[in-house]
Amino acid sequence: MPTALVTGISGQDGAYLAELLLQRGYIVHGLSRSHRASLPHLEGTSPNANLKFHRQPACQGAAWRALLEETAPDEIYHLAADSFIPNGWLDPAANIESNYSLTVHMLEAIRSECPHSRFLNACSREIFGHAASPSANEQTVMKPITPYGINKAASRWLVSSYREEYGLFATNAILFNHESPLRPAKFVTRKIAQGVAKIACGLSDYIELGNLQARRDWGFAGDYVDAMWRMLQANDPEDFVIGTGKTHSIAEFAELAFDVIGLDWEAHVKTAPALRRSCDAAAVAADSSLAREKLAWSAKMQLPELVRSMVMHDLSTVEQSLTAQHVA
Ligand SMILES: C[C@H]1O[C@H](OP(=O)(O)OP(=O)(O)OC[C@H]2O[C@@H](n3cnc4c(=O)[nH]c(N)nc43)[C@H](O)[C@@H]2O)[C@@H](O)[C@@H](O)C1=O
Repeated sequence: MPTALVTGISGQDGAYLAELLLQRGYIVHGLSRSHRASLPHLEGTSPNANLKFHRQPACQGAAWRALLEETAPDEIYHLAADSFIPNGWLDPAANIESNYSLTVHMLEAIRSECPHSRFLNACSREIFGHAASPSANEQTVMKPITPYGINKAASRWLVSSYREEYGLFATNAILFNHESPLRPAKFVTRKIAQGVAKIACGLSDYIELGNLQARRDWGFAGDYVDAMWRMLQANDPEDFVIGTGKTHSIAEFAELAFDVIGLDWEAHVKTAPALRRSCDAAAVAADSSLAREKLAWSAKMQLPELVRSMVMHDLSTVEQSLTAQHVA
């Protein structure tokens, strides 16, 4: 059975990736900073003997080497990150640790313990920052504008330099925004979905947002972890841009979400200057031609379906909690 090691297992992407790998017959070693990691959408199903949780080491080479020696992974998916972009400004030094230094420690440990393992680094569209062109591919010049983007850009170069220097099978998935009902509510898509559900159930009247004109290329997280898996099955290690190729504004997302419950979004959305970012990445769509050509990958779920699935999930959660309160 192939063995995979996944950092950040308890995040959105970790949950979808673990599910995909278990379905494909892998033994999965999932790493998380918390003692008791769990996969929210697998809760309630019978425990899977092929899924093993470990405490994720901090930036310590010896701990990473011991973990790799113990688990002997064929494939390593490095998803762990502090992925909420404003956090990078609150504590830039901690952001270097979680979004860059951890990658250095992992690469060094791989080099010494398992140089034949295949490694994927979850990189981000934030490396393009103020990119001059409306779409970005693997050749687009990086112009990061946030501590998070700068750390992701540095880790991208680090991974590709280890590939060149040491011949590692080391790759970067340059991921555009990807969402799902498992997305934490601090991100705008889930914030809107949860807000819509509360409004539909009479628990709230409006949602407060920042810049409604900001545009993002949003896809479904489940499709993106499939791209990651395909990257590590390829003949050669390469970087790939992963996205849908279309951008939409926050206002358009909100409109789609309110359409699900048949309300006018403009009557229920307020803007708050404090939620606007002074450094907000430009509207850039993914050009995933290389992934289409070499991995036979393209995003399957379209935005209206994604928005609907998120709103319906949150509606059912809010309704269930109201019913539980009523019964109690
Ligand atoms: C690819 C990239 O994707 C994600 O980063 P993000 O794009 O910053 O995601 P977000 O959902 O926080 O913001 C999206 C846009 O929405 C605008 N916006 C308006 N009003 C609110 C608002 O109220 N909250 C938030 N969070 N954003 C708002 C905000 O200004 C921005 O323009 C991470 O996974 C990151 O790790 C990553 O790699």
